[in-house]
Amino acid sequence: MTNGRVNPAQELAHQGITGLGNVYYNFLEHSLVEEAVKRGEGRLGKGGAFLVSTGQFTGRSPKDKHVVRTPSVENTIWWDNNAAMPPEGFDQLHADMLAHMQGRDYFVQDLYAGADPVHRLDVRVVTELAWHGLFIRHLLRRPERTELDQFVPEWTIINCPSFKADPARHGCRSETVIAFHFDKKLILIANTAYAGENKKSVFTLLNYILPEKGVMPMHCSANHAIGNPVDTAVFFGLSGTGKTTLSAAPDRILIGDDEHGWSDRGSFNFEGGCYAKTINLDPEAEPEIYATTHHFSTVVENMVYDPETLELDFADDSLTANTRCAYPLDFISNASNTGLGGHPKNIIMLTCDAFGVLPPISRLTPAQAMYHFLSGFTAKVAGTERGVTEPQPTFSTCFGAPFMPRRPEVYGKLLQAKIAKHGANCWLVNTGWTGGAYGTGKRMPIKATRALLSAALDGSLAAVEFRRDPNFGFDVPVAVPGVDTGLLDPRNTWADKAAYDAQAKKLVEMFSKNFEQYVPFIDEDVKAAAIG
Ligand SMILES: Nc1ncnc2c1ncn2[C@@H]1O[C@H](COP(=O)(O)OP(=O)(O)O)[C@@H](O)[C@H]1O
Ligand SMILES: C=C(OP(=O)(O)O)C(=O)O
Ligand SMILES: [Mn+2]
Repeated sequence: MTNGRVNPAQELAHQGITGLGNVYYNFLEHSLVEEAVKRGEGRLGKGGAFLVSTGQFTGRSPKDKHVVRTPSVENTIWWDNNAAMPPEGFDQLHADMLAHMQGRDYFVQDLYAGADPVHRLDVRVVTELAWHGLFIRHLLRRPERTELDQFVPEWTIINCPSFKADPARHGCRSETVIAFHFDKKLILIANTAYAGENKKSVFTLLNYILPEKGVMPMHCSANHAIGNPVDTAVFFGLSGTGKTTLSAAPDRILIGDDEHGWSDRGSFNFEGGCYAKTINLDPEAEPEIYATTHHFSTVVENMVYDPETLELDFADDSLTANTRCAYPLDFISNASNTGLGGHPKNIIMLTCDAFGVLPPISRLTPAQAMYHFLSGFTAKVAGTERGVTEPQPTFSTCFGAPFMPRRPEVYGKLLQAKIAKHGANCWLVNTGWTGGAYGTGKRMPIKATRALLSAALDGSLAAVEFRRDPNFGFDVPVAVPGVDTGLLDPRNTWADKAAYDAQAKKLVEMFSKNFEQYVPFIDEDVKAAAIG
């Protein structure tokens, strides 16, 4: 049986998917919520938010992500970073999943990935869980109802949490799998209900497709000045570094919180919604995001709540520290309704330095920006990946290694050319620790980070005095109006200066060792910007 709106010529049967139970095509939010509640997938919270827990998997499973090794991608995939799957394994997985799906109900959402019509991808997401349909509908871009009559899905994702893969039979690592087949334009996801896999799969896809079109895909949030999209800023950062929090600045227009492209036409959001962390969410520091947790149809994932009063406990991390809410951009009052921005005028690279060594803000030359982009130094924060329970220093190239199917220098060269062409200002911002490393120091106050970013974006920061950092070679402001001067030089924030110097030296060595892998691929000026 078929429900909902779809072009009959595009029903699943035409993709070889038959024998299912009910199929719900392009249901609107209220119907998806109704189905999800009816099926007992979760329950309604205050304001009609949909409260759900994802079971065993509450973060991504990066080690279970596979790319099918076919001749067409043999020379373009970065195999050291992407686990291969043999084509036969994928075909078996596909057949076994379809057999498993027989007689079960599915939800189909036909959506756009990419706010720029020239570069967008038409994606069909087939989910076993009604709330996954709701999640991805919030996160991607929703076609007009009439556009659905012409919608032709180019890529298809099938997400089946109740299916367990068999490593011997399917050529994967565990029962959990996220498998990409670039020739078949098909992604199969099994044995995980963490909703983030859906959106990050689309991101991975675009990271593969767009560089060939000269478009730089970026793991970044973006915002622009009110009334002036030409004044666009992007904020690169691995999970937990502050992309979502810092892009939702009350004095700017939010373009998007996680994934954007930079083409000859400017910047554009890949998505149409946000996926914010809710752990310790402070209604005063982040009022707009807080409000979405009490809004009809927002997906509230893995938060603990009082079963009687439905009061959410923002401090409770007993299910995971990676508690989340997912909502469409129009739940945020100062969000862009086009998803489009100009050529980034300011590029912020967010790092969550668990060593407490990097300054809260530093100005980078284009060569230094390239050095830090390829290095991608930060910390993995608790919860977003399986097995990470406290901040874990890492070099995640392009500030998003788990999502990069191509070699880092492909992205590096694209970004370098665009920075040079458009003369973007580049900054490195530490949202991690100050006053000592994780364990002794504390997390950088959001207020200070916001004030420094405002000064960078409104141009006032460029006018202050800078010092050259002896360890890293970049320029650091000496004093900034509205910010505690004591914070600006991290060495001052440590009680034990010798300990700071030792930690800084260690970090410089880590950078230098990590960077060796990029030396054969980079220009002389980036080599000159290398530290250590
Ligand atoms: N100085 C800071 N800047 C940004 N975020 C901070 C800061 N200090 C603490 N945080 C917290 O860190 C988390 C950043 O998460 P988020 O913005 O969702 O990151 P991302 O979108 O990059 O994954 C939020 O929970 C935020 O409240
Ligand atoms: C959704 C995720 O990304 P981010 O934390 O960057 O929002 C994730 O890493 O699973
Ligand atoms: Mn985010």
